[in-house]
Amino acid sequence: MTERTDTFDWAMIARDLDERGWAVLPGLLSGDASDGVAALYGPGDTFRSHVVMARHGFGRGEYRYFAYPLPPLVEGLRTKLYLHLAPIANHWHERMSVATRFPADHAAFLERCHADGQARPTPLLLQYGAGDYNCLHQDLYGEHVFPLQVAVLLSAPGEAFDGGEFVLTEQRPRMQSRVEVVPLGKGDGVVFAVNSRPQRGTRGDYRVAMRHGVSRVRRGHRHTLGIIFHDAA
Ligand SMILES: O=C(O)CCC(=O)C(=O)O
Ligand SMILES: [Fe+2]
Repeated sequence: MTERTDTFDWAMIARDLDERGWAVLPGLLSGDASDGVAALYGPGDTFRSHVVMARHGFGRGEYRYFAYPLPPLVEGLRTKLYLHLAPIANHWHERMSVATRFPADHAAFLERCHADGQARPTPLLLQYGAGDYNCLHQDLYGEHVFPLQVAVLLSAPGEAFDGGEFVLTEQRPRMQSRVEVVPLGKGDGVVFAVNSRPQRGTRGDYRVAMRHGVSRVRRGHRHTLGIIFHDAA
């Protein structure tokens, strides 16, 4: 088996997401599957575009967006993860008083994106070398936004690379930013808030803005698979 999505404790994941805006999916991909996905990186028809981050002020390193049709493993992960995340996303919207609700299956959500001109695939493969990093950002590509996304670490920390930690910041109203470092091993996924998440306060829920990024890779090479559920304009 190369990927698992149904055997996680989704109730616990939903609790983690509600409490802090992120949750780890341990062993989402096997070691072999992680290597297989990382090996796809390079020029060719698998990808629709190539971004050198320094050229855009995004950091240092590079990434490529997959083209449709997605490789079966990426397509399968995107479809299956969505099934589990859609109810959590709907609950978040309810708590944040956002009217949009998400359909139960991903194909129906993509139809909605595509009908409004958000038709380009957003799953991506990132590649970092020594000295590379990813500035804090949000992956918003148009008006349609699914509020959760997943990143999968494809390289072994401490072996293939040092540094290069996945970090999240949250900005609470009238407060200074708080940072979290997410502990990930090779093949682990992290689910996290794309832009904002509900936070329980003494006078009801309020919205917290989140950003994610990667600290500087000090040695070696690091690959990540990014799974974003909305498509791009
Ligand atoms: O390389 C990483 O861990 C972060 C990748 C990222 O920004 C994303 O998947 O959206
Ligand atoms: Fe990102």
